Amino acid sequence: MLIINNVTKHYEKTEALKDISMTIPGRICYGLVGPNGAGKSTLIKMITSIIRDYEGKIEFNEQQISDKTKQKLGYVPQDIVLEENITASGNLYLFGRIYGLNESKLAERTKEVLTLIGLSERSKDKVSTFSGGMKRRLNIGSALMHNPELIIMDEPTVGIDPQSRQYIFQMIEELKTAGKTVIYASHYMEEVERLCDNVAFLDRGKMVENGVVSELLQQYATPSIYIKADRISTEQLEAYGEVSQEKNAFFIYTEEVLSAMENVISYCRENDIDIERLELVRPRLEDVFFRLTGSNLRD
Ligand SMILES: Nc1ncnc2c1ncn2[C@@H]1O[C@H](COP(=O)(O)OP(=O)(O)OP(=O)(O)O)[C@@H](O)[C@H]1O
Repeated sequence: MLIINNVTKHYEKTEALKDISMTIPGRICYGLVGPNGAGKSTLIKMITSIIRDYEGKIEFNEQQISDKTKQKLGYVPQDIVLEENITASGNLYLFGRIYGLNESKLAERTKEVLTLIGLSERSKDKVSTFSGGMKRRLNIGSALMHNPELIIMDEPTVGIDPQSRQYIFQMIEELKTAGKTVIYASHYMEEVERLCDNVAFLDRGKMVENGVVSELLQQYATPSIYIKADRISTEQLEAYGEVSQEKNAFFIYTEEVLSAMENVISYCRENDIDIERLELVRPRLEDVFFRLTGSNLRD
């Protein structure tokens, strides 16, 4: 378990994080979400002891974060850090040595990690011949060589192909099944919704909200009905919920989506209105963030 307690960090005059507290239980994927400059990377660098001067306390498994706890953490930085002119295996060996693995352990872990990241068949190829997605996977693999308990990934899917993205998702599922904890910082709300059990929303250095994803969805996001029809207006739909218009379609927000849907269908039938499209819209994490901050993540 990772406990972050009243953490504050200044870069000279910039307050990058203000009084952040959160508890990250073991064996889950924990999302760290926020717009540019929210403080995600700063927090990750504090957890990984890259940044050491801050106020507050961070503990991993009841031990203050230090060089000793560092061995139990794997950090995948936002920027890819690999040696381009050596092979995939060579890179894994290199990182394994940095973590102090002996020769037999190096060979064993390299084989396991190559399988996990789906690069066994390219193990003898130089990294310079790899696609961006393959480099990302190898970058993650190099943080796993010492078999850490907690893996921290900072925006691991930026600029990669869909196949590599799927591999990374699958890898995270496998890490969780193996009892590991993953902290996943991302701008991509749909990824966090799919992968993470819990999430913390950061905005301008402050904790906006944190909790279990499904509970936050229930608490903050209202389900809605999407309707596209001929000759229909906001005024006609307002009897069924809060209405917002998007081009020539409407969203009706209501807790009673099913009965509202029935009523809308009856109304349209009675008034000879042709419905082109009508569907239930599941609440999204994006909506929760909007509700809490009044802005979209990608503004
Ligand atoms: N080394 C630094 N010196 C001065 N200010 C910094 C430094 N690193 C970050 N900051 C500032 O601290 C704040 C938080 O930055 P941080 O990189 O942690 O945010 P982030 O959420 O990771 O953003 P991004 O998604 O863009 O990486 C920002 O205002 C940023 O400009």
